[in-house]
Amino acid sequence: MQKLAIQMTGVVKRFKQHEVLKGLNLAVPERSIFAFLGNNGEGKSTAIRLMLGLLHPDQGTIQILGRDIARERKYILQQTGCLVEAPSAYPNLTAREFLRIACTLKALPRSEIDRVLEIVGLTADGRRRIAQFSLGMKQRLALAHALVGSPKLLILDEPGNGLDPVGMQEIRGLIASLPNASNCTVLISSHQLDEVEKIATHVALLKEGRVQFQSEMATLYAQQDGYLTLTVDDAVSAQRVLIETLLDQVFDVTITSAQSLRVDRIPQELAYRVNACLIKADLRLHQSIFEKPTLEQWFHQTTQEVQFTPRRAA
Ligand SMILES: Nc1ncnc2c1ncn2[C@@H]1O[C@H](COP(=O)(O)OP(=O)(O)OP(=O)(O)O)[C@@H](O)[C@H]1O
Repeated sequence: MQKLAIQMTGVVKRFKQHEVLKGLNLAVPERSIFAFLGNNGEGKSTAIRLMLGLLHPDQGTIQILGRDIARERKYILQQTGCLVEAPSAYPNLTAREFLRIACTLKALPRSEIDRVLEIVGLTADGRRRIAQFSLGMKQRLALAHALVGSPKLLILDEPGNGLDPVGMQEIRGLIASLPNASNCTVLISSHQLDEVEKIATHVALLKEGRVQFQSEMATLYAQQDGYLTLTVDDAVSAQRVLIETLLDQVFDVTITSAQSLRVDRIPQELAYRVNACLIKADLRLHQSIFEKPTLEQWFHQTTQEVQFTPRRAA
């Protein structure tokens, strides 16, 4: 059985009368890059604070790296790095002074400061005060802080905050390399779904206090219907033929221009039948592209409870 880096079972968390987590079950496999998603206020940060032992659950159990956070928090925090907010709280410290605190707590030599500063591209700025840093530099420093001690588990809340496109690409590459290079599991909570999609191996969706959906990314894509974009000579005729011929199949067929159509909510295995149907009717088909919804499209469909399942054409 696959080992889990994070296992939350039946976790309930209330703030006075407000029950934020209502029996959360979460299983994060070791060495995964795990996207932890949900709309604002669904409880992602609360769940992360519980994982780090900053809050205590009202019910349920939380195992991190195979150990109980309630009993072995010190061990767990030594093995865990987290980026929860940029280090604006320490404006008068230099970057090196800020990192030295983490090195001291983890009993690591100063060479560790050089190592993590280099990873995030801040070597030349180590002696500058954090107050002089841009937002993106603060974010890089926060990531350097999380990387101190080569943690086995990295928890990142909005790691892309304030990064420019080049910085984003660098940090994305770094995160993607961690499972293989450092045997590290990465949990990312972010609303930048296009970025998350590029590196995540697993995904969970938090809604109304529970994990509504959880799977490998590959399984999520395999389960999704997609859409087909067709380029033809005559879109009106093509639409008529498709609706007449495939009436009992299940398509939404929309004309998008005089020469193009879109067939929505279609399983991949039926895409070839659409192409065959047009060719059989002697209609010229110039291009047929099948695509799956992006993570962002899936997120909107799922959180708005719009079913992305095939529908009968009118
Ligand atoms: N210390 C607290 N006291 C009272 N309510 C809280 C506390 N912390 C969080 N909440 C409430 O819990 C709910 C979930 O908040 P949380 O910050 O965990 O959501 P989130 O999913 O991380 O949101 P976002 O995507 O905006 O960061 C919100 O309604 C919030 O107001």
